[in-house]
Amino acid sequence: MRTSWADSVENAASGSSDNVGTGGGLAPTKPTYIPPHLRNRPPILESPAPSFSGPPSSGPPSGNDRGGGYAGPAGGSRWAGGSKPDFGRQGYNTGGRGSSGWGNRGGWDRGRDREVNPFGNDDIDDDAERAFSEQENSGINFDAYEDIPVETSGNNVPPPVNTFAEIDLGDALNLNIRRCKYVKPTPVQRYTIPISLAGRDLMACAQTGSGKTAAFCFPIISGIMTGNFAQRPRGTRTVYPLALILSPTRELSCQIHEEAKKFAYQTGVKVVVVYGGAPINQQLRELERGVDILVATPGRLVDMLERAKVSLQMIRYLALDEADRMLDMGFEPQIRKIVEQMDMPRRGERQTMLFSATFPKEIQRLASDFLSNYIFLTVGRVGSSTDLIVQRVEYVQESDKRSHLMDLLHAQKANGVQAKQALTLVFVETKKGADSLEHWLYNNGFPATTIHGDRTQQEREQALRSFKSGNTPILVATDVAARGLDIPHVSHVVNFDLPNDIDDYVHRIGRTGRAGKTGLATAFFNDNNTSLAKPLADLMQESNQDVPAWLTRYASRVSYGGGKNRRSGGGRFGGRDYRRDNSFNRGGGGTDYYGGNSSSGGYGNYGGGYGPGVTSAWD
Ligand SMILES: Nc1ncnc2c1ncn2[C@@H]1O[C@H](COP(=O)(O)OP(=O)(O)OP(=O)(O)O)[C@@H](O)[C@H]1O
Repeated sequence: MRTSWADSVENAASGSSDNVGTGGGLAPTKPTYIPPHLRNRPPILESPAPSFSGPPSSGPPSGNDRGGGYAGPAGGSRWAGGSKPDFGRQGYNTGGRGSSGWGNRGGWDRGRDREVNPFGNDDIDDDAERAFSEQENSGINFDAYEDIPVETSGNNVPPPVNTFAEIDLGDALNLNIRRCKYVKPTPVQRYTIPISLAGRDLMACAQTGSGKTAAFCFPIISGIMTGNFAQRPRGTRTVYPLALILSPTRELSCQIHEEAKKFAYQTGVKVVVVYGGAPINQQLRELERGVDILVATPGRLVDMLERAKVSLQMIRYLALDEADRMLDMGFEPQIRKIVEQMDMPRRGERQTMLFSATFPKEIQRLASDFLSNYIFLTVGRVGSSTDLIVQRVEYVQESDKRSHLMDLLHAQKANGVQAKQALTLVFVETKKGADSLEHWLYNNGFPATTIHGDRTQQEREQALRSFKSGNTPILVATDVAARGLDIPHVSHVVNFDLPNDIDDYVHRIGRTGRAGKTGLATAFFNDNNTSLAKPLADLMQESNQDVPAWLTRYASRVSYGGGKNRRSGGGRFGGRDYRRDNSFNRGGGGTDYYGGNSSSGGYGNYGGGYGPGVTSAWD
């Protein structure tokens, strides 16, 4: 069934001429506009749409975080750790099942430290969080992943598990898994955890929102709990973490840190985060109190390495989250410096795990420099990252975008019941564009905030908190928010400006439809996006979406080999082990499938120029 506005044009015009609109005979003309949510479809929003604090005519709402309406504390306090005493804890010295104990993790008098209970903090977001979780009825719908196809390649791939109980992760970690209310492992966890516990290197490609963070955290924490590591040097101000987790943005690093702290609670494993834009001295002080797992953004880590505040010589585990992003040209030099040019043990002497929802072949090629005899894992059918997400694409001229967005927001509001929990994430191309759209939304009665690279870290964190709490239920963002952020209750992602790269589109829409939930993604397409027409139409088709006929026409007519769509023709969820390409000399890579549904033919060829496409919005 066709649902988009542009499709209704197509229907109206069917049988007549293609010569409508301004798109060189492709773009539709505009009929009476019916907002998508009011069309003949059952409501697909899982949470109700937002109710705003005042009608558009009643003047600016108080929810805008720049307007003083947001009463939360300065961002950062949450992530710096609180001081609430935890009377129920057993204390650090009892954590962990390994015999190595704290004495083996030099430099930190853990007896002096109090571990804040990450499951019961009194952070200001608690009320909002509680309000949200009370709305949850039955927890997470992992049945949505039941039939997910999985493919592995590499030598001697360990078999997957079906339950957490089948793996010996240790009592303390198992207790935390229960505290997190994880009843069973997600598909990526079922495969990844045994592979990692077997000490194998891994390149894992799994759909957005499918639990990759836990997939790399559990084996690392468990490994540190049980491992016998050489004594770390004492009496020096340099710290020697055992594990390093790198991610491309500050917010994602903070999020991983928060998650890892929960998993590591009372295990005796200490997790610390360092990232740019926040005072380095505070982070150094935190490091000096001891660190086993260091979560970091590359820039801040390089700074600390150069100042000899951190040494990587004891690293046993290296995880790169959003690994394809970390190895594209924006980050690759820093990553190479960290991994290859400092004092980190070489591949084969450490365990390396790379994770993403997208893995272009040329990035796989680069990544293989860091890996030794690795297993490649793809979880999910091609395009399946988006099965849980209803995707719509609307033809919208540049000049109509704002009013079109307004229509969507009004329709969402009209359909909402207890709307506060429905959050809308709007992606735009530029930082300036983000500010300007936020301002316009604010003036039109929609509480919005922004996140982009020109805002201070404090503002970024505050914006995120304000959005998460529902205080400002619209977040206007650049690509800095495209990857990894796990924000519950994002029910609508709007690509106000489409990205140039289909993989970026996959990550952006993946901010909704997470952990088995459903979501909605709407894209505004016009003649500026012609290079995306083919990969977008292919992606939508592969994930069983309604592809507007006009988009199919664009896709068939537009030559998209050039332009900025660097992975043209290959935009898909996931990827295929590049070692299996005919053109690649396998060197013993071999194949070894578990329940493999190879979905052949669907995989894209990511070859071709990996030209400049890095937006300045990133860290
Ligand atoms: N086994 C599990 N049971 C229930 N919930 C889980 C489980 N594993 C992870 N989750 C939840 O699923 C959500 C998504 O997880 P996560 O953020 O790790 O996804 P991701 O695969 O890293 O996504 P992205 O590709 O966008 O970075 C989180 O809220 C997490 O707490």
